[in-house]
Amino acid sequence: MTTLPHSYKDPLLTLQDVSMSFGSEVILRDLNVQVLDVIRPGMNQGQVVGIYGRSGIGKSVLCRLLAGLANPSTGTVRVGEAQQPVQPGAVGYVQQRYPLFNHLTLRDNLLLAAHRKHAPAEAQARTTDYLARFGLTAHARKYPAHLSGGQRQRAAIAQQLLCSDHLILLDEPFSGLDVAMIDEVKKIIVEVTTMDELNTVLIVSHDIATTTALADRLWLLAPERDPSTGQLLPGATISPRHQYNLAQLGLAWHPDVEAEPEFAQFVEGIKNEIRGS
Ligand SMILES: Nc1ncnc2c1ncn2[C@@H]1O[C@H](COP(=O)(O)OP(=O)(O)OP(=O)(O)O)[C@@H](O)[C@H]1O
Repeated sequence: MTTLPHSYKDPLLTLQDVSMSFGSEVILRDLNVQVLDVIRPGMNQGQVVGIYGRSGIGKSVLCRLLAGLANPSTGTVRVGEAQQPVQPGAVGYVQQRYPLFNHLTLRDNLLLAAHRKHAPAEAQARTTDYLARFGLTAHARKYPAHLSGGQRQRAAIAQQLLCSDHLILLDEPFSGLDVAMIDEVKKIIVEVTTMDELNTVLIVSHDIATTTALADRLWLLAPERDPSTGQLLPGATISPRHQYNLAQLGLAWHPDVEAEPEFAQFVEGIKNEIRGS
């Protein structure tokens, strides 16, 4: 498929020598990965990173490090244009059950998030703006229990964008959704990444095809062997061969990429890597 014109600017997320152990158990080892601000001529293009790995490999542990909710045993996670060490709240973390406060209306849920980062008048204005951008204005007075799954997902993403700095981490955003809802969530992700070129969405998912179709970059978390002894090293890492640049491979930003044979072939290759890891 065609590689669409693009270039890269400053780093927006950097993991440098990140390792994580619990007691003597190494979970993550020597993670060195980076997301750069991608530039597409004439477009506001944010970044989408798919993060894969088999069950129990350490994806949730990695999410907590990326969100600043835990400190790595070694190394640093730096975020934003200023590349500051991540603090809790800098990365919006949308966990699987779209946590919204049930006793607050949708508008008040968003307002609460906006107040964490903005002065009251600004928080009000941003909340109104985000309700409109996310197609939620008509539902602003409803309580979360009265929203559909898709509306709650939209609300949770809007909420996290209102109080974080452009980085959003979605943990299994497609699990348990029907096909129509999956399309809806895909649409939201595309909207978020074209709202602002600094917006970066990290998607942790077992749904390889759906996530790959949205992403311009993939990271596969897997164990590695010591090159000299062939022995399996403790913990999982994201080796250079498991850092895929879909933009360079010509697989990024094509709306109908899932229908292409090259895409199906690529996804099968990723699945085989996961099976063999
Ligand atoms: N606080 C902790 N203390 C000790 N071990 C932990 C802790 N948190 C996670 N682990 C261990 O880290 C490993 C990775 O767990 P994690 O939940 O990150 O896997 P995962 O890749 O998200 O799995 P899944 O896809 O099944 O959700 C597991 O062996 C788990 O037991």
